[in-house]
Amino acid sequence: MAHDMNMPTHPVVGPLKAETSGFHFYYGDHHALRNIDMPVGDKKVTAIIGPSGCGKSTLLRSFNRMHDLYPGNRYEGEIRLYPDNVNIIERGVDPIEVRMRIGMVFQKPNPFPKSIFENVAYGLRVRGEKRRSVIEEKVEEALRGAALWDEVKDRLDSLATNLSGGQQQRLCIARALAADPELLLFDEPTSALDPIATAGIEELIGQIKHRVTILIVTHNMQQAARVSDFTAFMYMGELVEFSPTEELFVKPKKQQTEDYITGRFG
Ligand SMILES: Nc1ncnc2c1ncn2[C@@H]1O[C@H](COP(=O)(O)OP(=O)(O)OP(=O)(O)O)[C@@H](O)[C@H]1O
Repeated sequence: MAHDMNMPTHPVVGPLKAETSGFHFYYGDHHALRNIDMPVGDKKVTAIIGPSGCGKSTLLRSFNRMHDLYPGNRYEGEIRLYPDNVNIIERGVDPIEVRMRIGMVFQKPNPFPKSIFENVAYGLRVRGEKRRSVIEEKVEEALRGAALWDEVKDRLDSLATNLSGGQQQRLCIARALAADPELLLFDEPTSALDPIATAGIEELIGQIKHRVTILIVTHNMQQAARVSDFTAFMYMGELVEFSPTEELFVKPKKQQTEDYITGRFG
């Protein structure tokens, strides 16, 4: 069968949504990421784990060109996004356009000091949507998608910052979903939440992965084991091991991975 060159597949993850190759990152003179080759499976959850300072957040933030905001930062190599096969860190690529395709959810929920409705409508307005009926429909869809609709449908006009931490984080996920991202980045999304709210977010990740590709940084190995299909283990700026999650936790290939997951360091 003819193979569509724009939709490459990878021997371990299958169809690819994105892929880094020969990727390096520098904070000025500090060489924070070294030669990262990492596949991101389409509509899969990929977890990035590793000890503090190994470069997890730096790698995640490279995917939406967040480092562009600071002078002296430098990318090298490729982060390809498919199916259009564009290297999103190339000079000619507009970071604003990248951020419209790739959403991000941060460690601390960061709703805007506006109403619940306006928080979710924001992404649609940025895209130029003006029709009230379309905005209303999409806001409801995104809130349902983030498992928040039933809790907030009667108070869409109240201030988002009055919601609980877990609700705020689900609102931030709804805000990201409303913009129809192809890839959603989660940077330790539950580290500011209690166990019940954490379980809610993990369940939500399981639900939305059928429509959006997810990349998640977590310092919580159990969380990586629960939510992800594939896991990348990083150490000192390098990608040490990438495997299907169960394999990485049950039968790691590298000694360093085994030492980390058994709690011998980190
Ligand atoms: N703005 C910055 N300027 C210079 N160095 C930085 C900057 N941000 C991070 N670093 C360094 O880059 C390396 C990787 O940091 P990064 O935050 O990506 O690690 P991490 O694995 O996400 O850690 P943690 O789990 O503690 O959040 C570290 O050595 C860190 O000190």
